Amino acid sequence: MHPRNKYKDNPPDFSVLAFKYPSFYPFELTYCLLREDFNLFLDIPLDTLCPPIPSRLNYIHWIEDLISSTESHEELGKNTVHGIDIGTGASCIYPLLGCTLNKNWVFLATDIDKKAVKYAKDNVHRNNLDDKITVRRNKTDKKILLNDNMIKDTTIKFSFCMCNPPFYENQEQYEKGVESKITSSHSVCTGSSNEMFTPGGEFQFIKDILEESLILRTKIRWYTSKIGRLETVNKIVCELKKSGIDNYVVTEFCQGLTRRWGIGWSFGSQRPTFSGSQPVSKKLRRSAPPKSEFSVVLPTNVGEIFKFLRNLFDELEVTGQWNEESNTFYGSAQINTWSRAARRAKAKSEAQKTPITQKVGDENLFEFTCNLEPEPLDVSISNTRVIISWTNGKDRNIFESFYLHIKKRLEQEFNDKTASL
Ligand SMILES: C[S@@+](CC[C@H](N)C(=O)[O-])C[C@H]1O[C@@H](n2cnc3c(N)ncnc32)[C@H](O)[C@@H]1O
Repeated sequence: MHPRNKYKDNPPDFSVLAFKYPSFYPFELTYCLLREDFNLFLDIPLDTLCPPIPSRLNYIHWIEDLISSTESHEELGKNTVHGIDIGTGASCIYPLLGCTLNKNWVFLATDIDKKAVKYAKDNVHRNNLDDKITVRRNKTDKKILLNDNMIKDTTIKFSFCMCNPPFYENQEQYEKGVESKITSSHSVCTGSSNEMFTPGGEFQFIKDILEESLILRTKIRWYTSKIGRLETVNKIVCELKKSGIDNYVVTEFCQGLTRRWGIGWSFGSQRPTFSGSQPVSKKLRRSAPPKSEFSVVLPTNVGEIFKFLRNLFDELEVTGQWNEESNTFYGSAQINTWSRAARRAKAKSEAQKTPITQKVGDENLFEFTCNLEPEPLDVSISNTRVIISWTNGKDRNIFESFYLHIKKRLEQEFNDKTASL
């Protein structure tokens, strides 16, 4: 479970809740938790999906991490964050939780189902969130984000879209899932048919979002979806690669015995480095995004490395700032000064006393952070882990060549007992 999920080490005390709320039924657990812990009041028809709150929180917290990990320093926490919830359902649960937990979030929530839209609007109104959440009916099931151009034509830049799609193609696929434990008995879904089934199942639904994202591109910074079936994760990652998208994240949501997955992709250049951007499970190794964070451990203390890197960054004409409290350098490179060709050109220009060609335009090649952490591998020796993370940029090769150069120089300087990961 997500570390900030309030139910992680503190599962709900059902006996207390049952005493406090005498009308306590399994279906009403959701109502009680929302009321007790979020001051949210919900009313949903009995024949629709009743959202389990801990699982819904996992997805919301993951989105929070994704957004904060890819926001620039200056942006962080300052601006309104615009999100879209595709298929919000009668509960409108993601927008309600998202806006309650994050005061700067606003949502556009959509659904194709008339009844769901009516209930969702009432739930927003009941909780006085009309100024934060707009519920719109998507009148066509042929389009998801491109319906009546409500997203394409607005000037708003959305930070993310999220979606808990209908998982299954039909009843037969659902029953097969239950039998083969793809759907565990702990997570049996009791939704209405439009909540559970969609032509082509969740794979087709997410693939459709992907196709529309190829038109909308940076209009939405992160396109994300929850995934209910493990096999869909690999299939969607293949589709992303086919579309030339290399900036994506894959995660696993665990809640009790139920496992779900999350996927997100972006056309922006911000690279996420938080722990939830890479799946832990071996089963998902094939789907893991390329790494944006690299580290090397050196047998010396933080102070020595700090001094060395300060000079090295100057030498490489990398600009940035050290935060000395956290031992982190926030840097950017405008020109490649570390490749062999660049070093040869520099040596030549110095010999001939002619200026070397400078960069064209103001764009950074990439941005990165470099963090120094004491590493207590062996108490008798000071070890330091140097973690270099790619935070912004389009060209992975150029960042990786920079990291390899820094690593080589650190190893040359501090030598021998280095172990790298
Ligand atoms: C599994 S339910 C999710 C409900 C809610 N978000 C939750 O997590 O509890 C999927 C929802 O997607 C809606 N839906 C299906 N196709 C859609 C489309 N093309 N555009 C918008 N919503 C759609 C369904 O009506 C249903 O309410």
